[in-house]
Amino acid sequence: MCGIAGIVAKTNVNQDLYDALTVLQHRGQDAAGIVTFEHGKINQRKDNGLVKDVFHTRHMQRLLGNIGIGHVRYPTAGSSSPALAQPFYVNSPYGISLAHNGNLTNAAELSKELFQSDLRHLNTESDSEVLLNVFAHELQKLGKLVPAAEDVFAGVSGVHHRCKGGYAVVAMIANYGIIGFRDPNGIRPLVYGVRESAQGKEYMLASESVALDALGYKLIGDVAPGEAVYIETSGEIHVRQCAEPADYRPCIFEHVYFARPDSIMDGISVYKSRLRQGERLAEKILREHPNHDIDVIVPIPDSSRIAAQSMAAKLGVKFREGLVKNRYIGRTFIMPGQSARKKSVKQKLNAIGLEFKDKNVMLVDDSIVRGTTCQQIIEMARDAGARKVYFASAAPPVRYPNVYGIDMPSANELIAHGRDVEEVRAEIGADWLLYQDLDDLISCSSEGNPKITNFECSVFNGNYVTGDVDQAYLDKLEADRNDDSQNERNAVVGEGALIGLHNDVS
Ligand SMILES: O=P(O)(O)OC[C@H]1O[C@H](OP(=O)(O)OP(=O)(O)O)[C@H](O)[C@@H]1O
Ligand SMILES: NC(=O)CC[C@H](N)C(=O)O
Ligand SMILES: [Mg+2]
Repeated sequence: MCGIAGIVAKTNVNQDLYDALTVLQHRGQDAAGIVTFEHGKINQRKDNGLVKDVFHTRHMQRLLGNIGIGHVRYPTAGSSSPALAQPFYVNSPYGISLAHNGNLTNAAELSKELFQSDLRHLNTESDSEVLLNVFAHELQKLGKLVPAAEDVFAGVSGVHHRCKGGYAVVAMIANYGIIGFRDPNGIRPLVYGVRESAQGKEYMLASESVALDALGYKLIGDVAPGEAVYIETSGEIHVRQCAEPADYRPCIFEHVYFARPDSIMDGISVYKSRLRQGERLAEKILREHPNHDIDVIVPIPDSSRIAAQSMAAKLGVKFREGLVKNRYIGRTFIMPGQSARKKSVKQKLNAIGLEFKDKNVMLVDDSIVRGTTCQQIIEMARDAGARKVYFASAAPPVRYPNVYGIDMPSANELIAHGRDVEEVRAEIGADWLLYQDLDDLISCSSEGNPKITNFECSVFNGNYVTGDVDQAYLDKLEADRNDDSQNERNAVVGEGALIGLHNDVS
């Protein structure tokens, strides 16, 4: 899951983009980039690392201009090389930079088309570079010297026509403005907002509303599925539906794990969905195990805290922060490579012994994906003297790969793939394992916005909403992106064998 932001303001946007990316850092920790436009010149800085490490004062001083876009990356295609850091840039037509959250499921076919029919060169394995070139080609074929809003929207329609998968995009067209758009199912999130300044209205697009809040922008709303929002450099705003109507299916995993709880997505408060997730878990316990003997509920920080709290309140059981998190370690799930993930869980979390000793402890997490976290925490709880260790997941078993922007490419790496609940319980070493039911999870989110009755839930049920994902695609994805292949690819990058293009690292 990457984070994207775009701003059209009346003064320099560099600091605001930096701040927005910092607020969106939880969506991608691998690379960061900002591109701005100033007096006929595009300024760019991108590299691997956290926002605070990529942008130094010397970069910020040069990232001048009143319009710009930014990106924080969590790779789902290609390597972790700095050459794949975003935004990507093409010079024709107009000079376009683009930042993408999501994943295209037909990137391989499109790459061929781009080369053979559109006569375009791709420099990396990034699906986002593919998306940018499709957009550029669709604009170029209109042959306009100066693109009007209509033309930009026609370019977006062309993207919807050709690209499949999940995508939320911000793109900067040099001299003209910033466009934001979302895939026809609205799988990936995108919101926009407005801020009044002395010189007039300023606009911002971002993956999550929390970035708007932090910068004093008022949320206008979500970019609807298939809709595009174009803000000209002058500040004039245009909104247009650019795709045929399709099912509104936002990714439910945003509500489970990815998004910050203080974000509102598709009109749904992430915080409230997580509160409801905890309540549903408690109801399931009261229904199925009314005589449970849980002494204490302990969340696995950070993402499960809210659900664990509401679960404890509903059950009338003590809630205790029995695990302390080292605030300097990032999110482990989005780290590339299983060995980094494994090592980080131990560095990240430590148990407070007295909350475990001689107690029946119910550990709560938002989800169990590879099982890296829960296996180690259950061991930790036992070492701390727990009598019984129970485990609850606020999401159902994750059994299928994700193809829309979450790096879960390999079914075999998922602990619940091909295992029933009892087998997972035995594997993670818990005395009791409780999963949320999918219908309950869906209702926790749809209660926030009754207009959305279904979500993109493929990791739980294997139904891929774009309809183009078959076993052959999944097999290829698994072969390309399982942990071993990624390690191999990234080892080459580590040796410095790749040379980044458009990557101003001075
Ligand atoms: O089963 P696994 O493969 O371990 O994945 C699931 C875990 O990973 C995430 O935590 P993470 O540390 O990434 O972030 P958090 O601090 O936001 O909870 C998630 O919240 C679970 O704890
Ligand atoms: N997580 C994402 O949104 C990834 C975006 C894009 N597919 C990349 O790998 O850079
Ligand atoms: Mg976690």
